[in-house]
Order: sequence, then structure tokens, then C-alpha cells
Amino acid sequence: MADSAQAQKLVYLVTGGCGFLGEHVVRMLLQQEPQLRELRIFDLHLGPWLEELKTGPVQVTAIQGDVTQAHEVAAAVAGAHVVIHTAGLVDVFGKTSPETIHEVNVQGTRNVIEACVQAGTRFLVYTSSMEVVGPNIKGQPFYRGNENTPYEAVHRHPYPRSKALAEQLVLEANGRKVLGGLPLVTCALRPTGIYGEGHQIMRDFYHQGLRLGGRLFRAIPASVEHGRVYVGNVAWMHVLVARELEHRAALMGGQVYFCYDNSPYKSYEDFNMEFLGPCGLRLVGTRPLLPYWLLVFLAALNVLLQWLLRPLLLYAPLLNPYTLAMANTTFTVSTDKARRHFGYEPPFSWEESRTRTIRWVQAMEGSAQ
Ligand SMILES: NC(=O)c1ccc[n+]([C@@H]2O[C@H](COP(=O)([O-])OP(=O)(O)OC[C@H]3O[C@@H](n4cnc5c(N)ncnc54)[C@H](O)[C@@H]3O)[C@@H](O)[C@H]2O)c1
Ligand SMILES: CC(C)[C@@H](O)CC[C@@H](C)[C@H]1CC[C@H]2[C@@H]3[C@H](O)C=C4C[C@@H](O)CC[C@]4(C)[C@H]3CC[C@]12C
Repeated sequence: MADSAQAQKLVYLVTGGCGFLGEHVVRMLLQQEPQLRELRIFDLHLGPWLEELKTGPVQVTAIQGDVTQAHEVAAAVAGAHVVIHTAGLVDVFGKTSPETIHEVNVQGTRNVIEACVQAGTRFLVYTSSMEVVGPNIKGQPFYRGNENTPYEAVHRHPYPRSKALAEQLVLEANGRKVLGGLPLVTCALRPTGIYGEGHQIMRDFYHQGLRLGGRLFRAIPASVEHGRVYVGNVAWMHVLVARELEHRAALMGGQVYFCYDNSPYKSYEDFNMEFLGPCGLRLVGTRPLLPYWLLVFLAALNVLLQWLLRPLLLYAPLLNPYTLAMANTTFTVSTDKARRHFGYEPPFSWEESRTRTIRWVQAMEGSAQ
């Protein structure tokens, strides 16, 4: 990338740039990356909001494309200095087949890597996930762990498997010679559960609560901690890594970093209530209202119903065996590797993150507040 002595401006490509995280990365780049000349936004589904971005000094190029199509990826990458690859199928609800998840998340990532090599693009930031680590199929807790904490990462579910395989491809590609003979520098970021404006699952919980008369029913013990991170802080980490990769290639190249901030450690449901409570919902029960065995039965019943109904409609409830196991397994991170390696500090405090998320829920149609 250009150093300060050169006036050269940079071309960034964000895959999945119209997604929940991708949109925040796009907006953060436009606000915080002074070297940006052109921002390419590559996505299967382009959002109408992109039009409003085209009035600024940076050239914004919206590209409707599919990461599973190598030629489409190659065309989008050609001429880019940096690729931030967030595109992926985030499906733990059985909405898509395991083959499709693999095709998008693994083959799509392979296509991005090869496109970088063929085009001479030297810097690739990949949005991985905590799930590359866990929780594993044994339900072993990962308590305040970091990037070096030993943990038996064993996955059966197609989504975490695909993220683990894709991350491995990205890290193994670090150091490959790209067109022109210089090395590719790659890095993988592992967010825990991201929350914030645009989080579809939070929207689903909110609407479920509205349907149930303003109530949600506790299913998970409050003692089970789940790490969460604000989307604005995750976006900033992507922008900062993309900027620092060149200058700190020897240190950062081929590394993984958990995405973290000062969001509190809470159960998944209690954490959601930080935002849904001020918006009029109430979490019923100080302990799970149903015995775990009954939740296991209901989760399995949901799988059966999904299979039976598939010819007629997509039935994809929040509760299934995988989501129940995830919600019931402590997974929290405590690390400062990103700060030590590239000076990351979360720009949004917990209070700001909470306020922004509450305002977003309140602005949702049909708000109870
Ligand atoms: N949401 C979380 O809690 C979380 C946590 C950790 C990691 N991640 C990772 O962050 C990334 C973004 O996740 P998100 O929550 O914003 O999901 P999202 O579904 O909101 O965004 C994904 C984007 O990728 C696009 N996409 C999907 N398939 C594509 C394809 N074949 N070609 C091009 N674009 C395609 C979608 O249209 C969407 O805009 C994913 O890689 C996900 O694994 C998410
Ligand atoms: C129905 C109840 C049991 C309810 O509590 C289920 C919650 C469940 C939908 C979520 C619990 C943990 C979530 C996952 C976690 O935050 C991390 C993830 C990694 C990321 O890469 C994608 C999203 C997710 C898998 C996230 C999905 C929702 C949960 C399973």
C-alpha cells in the first residue's frame, strides 16, 4: 500500500459489504480511511442505501456478484490494494444446505484468495468467527480464553466447519507470491457474537417478544456467559487491520485476532435484554422455565418439523439442537492481542454501544416503546 510519502490513493474491496457487519465496515472505511480513493462493495444482494454513499469524495462502486463464481470475484478484485472478505452464509438455523454453506464460505474464500494472487492484491483481511474455536461438540466451556488458550476445537455443524476451513485457507495463503512477486499478507479476525444496529437475530427476538405480549421466557441459565462484541468495534478492527497489515506484515501476517470490546459477560438472553428491556420486553423467570431435557426434545421436534415442512415452507426457528447447545455453553474471550499487535482500542464504549443498539430497536417498526 502507499506510504505517507506517496499521494497514491487506495482501492478497497469489501465482500459482503451489504450485510450486517459489512455495512458497518463500509461506512467506517468511508469515515475513517483517508487513503481511500475507491471503495468497491461486492455482494449477492446490493442494498438501496448504497446510492447515498455515492455523493462523497470517494468513488463507491457497487458490484452485484457471487463469491462462488471465481470470474466475478476476479473481476472485482482486479486493481484492489486491500480486500476485506466478510461475505458468508451465517446459517445455524438449517435455512440452507451444508453443501451451499461450504460452497459459499469455503470455496468463496478460496476464490477470493486466488483472485488476490492473480491480481497482485497483497492485503487480505478475513472475517472469521469465534466458532472456529468453539463451543465444541462436547460442550466444553471456553472461559475468558484468548488466542493461545488450548481448546479442543471439534465441529460437526456445517457453519463452524466452513469457517474453520476458510480461516485455515486464509492463514495458509499468507506469504504466497502474488502477481509481481511480492508476498500476500493475510489476517483473520474472530468476532464473538456481534450485536448492534442491523442484527437480524436481535430483531427476531424482539418480534418474538412482541408476539408473546412483551415477554420472553428464559431458556438458558444466567450463569452461562456468552461473549458479545459491538458491530462498530468489529468494523473498526477490520479497518485498522487493513491499514496496518503492510507496515506490520511480519508481526500480523498469518495471525488470528479475537474481536473484543468492553461489552459485559452475560448469558445470551440476559445480554439481549440490555437492549430489549428498555424497549418494553420482559424476560420471565430467574431460572430456565423448562427442564433442559424438554428443551432438547423441543429442539429435536423443530428439526423434524423443519424436515417435514420443507416441501411447503422454510420453518427455521431460533431453537434447534445446535443453537441450544451453543447458548448453553460458556464461551467468553479475554485478550489484548489486537491492542498489542496493532494498537486496537474499541472506539465505542459499552454505554455507547448499548445506547446505539437500544435506539435502533426502538426505531424498529412496531416498537413497544
Ligand atoms: N453476526 C455475527 O455474530 C458474526 C460473528 C462472527 C463472525 N461473523 C462473520 O461475519 C461475516 C458477516 O456476517 P453477518 O452477521 O454480517 O452476516 P450477513 O448475512 O448479515 O452478511 C453476509 C453478507 O454476505 C453476503 N453473501 C452471502 N452469500 C454471498 C455470496 N455467495 N456472494 C456474495 N455475497 C454473499 C450476503 O448477501 C450478506 O450481505 C460472516 O463471514 C460471518 O461468518 C458474524
Ligand atoms: C432458543 C434459545 C435457546 C435461545 O437462547 C437461542 C439463542 C441462539 C439463537 C444464539 C445463542 C448463541 C448465538 C450464536 C453466537 O452468538 C455466535 C455465533 C457465531 C457467528 O459466527 C454467527 C452467529 C452465531 C452462530 C450466533 C447465532 C445465534 C446463537 C446460536
